[in-house]
Amino acid sequence: MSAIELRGVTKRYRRFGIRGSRTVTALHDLDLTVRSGEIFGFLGPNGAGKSTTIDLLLDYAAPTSGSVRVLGHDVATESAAVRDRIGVLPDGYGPIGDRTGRDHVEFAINAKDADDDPDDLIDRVGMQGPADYPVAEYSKGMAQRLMLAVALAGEPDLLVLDEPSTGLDPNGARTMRRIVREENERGATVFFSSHIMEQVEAVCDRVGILDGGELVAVDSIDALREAAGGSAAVTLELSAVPANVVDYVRALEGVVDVEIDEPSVTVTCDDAAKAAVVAAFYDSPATVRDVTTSETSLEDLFERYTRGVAQ
Ligand SMILES: Nc1ncnc2c1ncn2[C@@H]1O[C@H](COP(=O)(O)OP(=O)(O)OP(=O)(O)O)[C@@H](O)[C@H]1O
Repeated sequence: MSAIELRGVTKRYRRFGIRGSRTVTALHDLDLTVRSGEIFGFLGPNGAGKSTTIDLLLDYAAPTSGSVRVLGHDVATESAAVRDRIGVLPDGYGPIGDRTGRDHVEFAINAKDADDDPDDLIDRVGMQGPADYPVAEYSKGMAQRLMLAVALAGEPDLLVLDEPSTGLDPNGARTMRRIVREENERGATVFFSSHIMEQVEAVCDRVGILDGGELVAVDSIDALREAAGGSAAVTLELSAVPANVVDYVRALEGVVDVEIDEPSVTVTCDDAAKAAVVAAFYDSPATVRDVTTSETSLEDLFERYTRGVAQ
């Protein structure tokens, strides 16, 4: 069974402006499958349709057409069954009111009819001290940690984390990654939307990249790298940069770009061309003092697949 399955999903909104109204298509005939037990990163530029997709998964909005199934249930007709087995960290909604963080966690445990110890959840997100303050006194990062504790109540089968690192300091971001892995090891599927590529790269098994309401890529990060030509950057620190060797390397098959920053040279090339690039400098009169290579980052892949902010 897939944890999430969208088939032929289109979502249109009516947008009202000073010159009248027009229809915006946020999602176009979207098919998306998230396998049970995986950590799936959901990426896309501003306005790509990520929040719209999450709203449909959680039944906060209905698709204009198509079907949305979560944990084997049709969201349109069985949303209560889904809600019981899902933990949600929403983007842009924090705890409100004059109750304490502990009250919020206890409320979530009761609402799920679960028997978690609230202190365990509070401990896991590093909120032992502030749990007894009213949430109105929380900083943004404290509120985000608390909302994560709330999402964990009842050992959900699916965690939907929308921009989970918002407001978190580096320790909080590390805690978030640890919890995502722990929850996944427990058996939960994690659906993780984020603009922070390092976070996604660190924890996700597969990623889906949405652009203009369409899924433009879905695969493991390694497979996306491969599909993008498996390009790498090779930086060589030299005693001097020999111009004729630079020209030779520039003409090698698979070399995309050569940048010189005396006495270093950075060559962007296909994985297969790396050895020839390094050999060319070793065979030159210059001394090679250091060689470093790096793979295409998820940020580079994101840039290749996407175009910018939706209109
Ligand atoms: N309630 C709404 N009414 C009208 N248009 C909407 C509404 N919600 C979203 N949209 C439009 O749908 C498109 C997708 O928006 P969505 O919020 O899903 O993008 P997103 O990928 O979550 O973006 P971001 O990364 O900026 O949060 C955008 O063009 C947006 O303007």
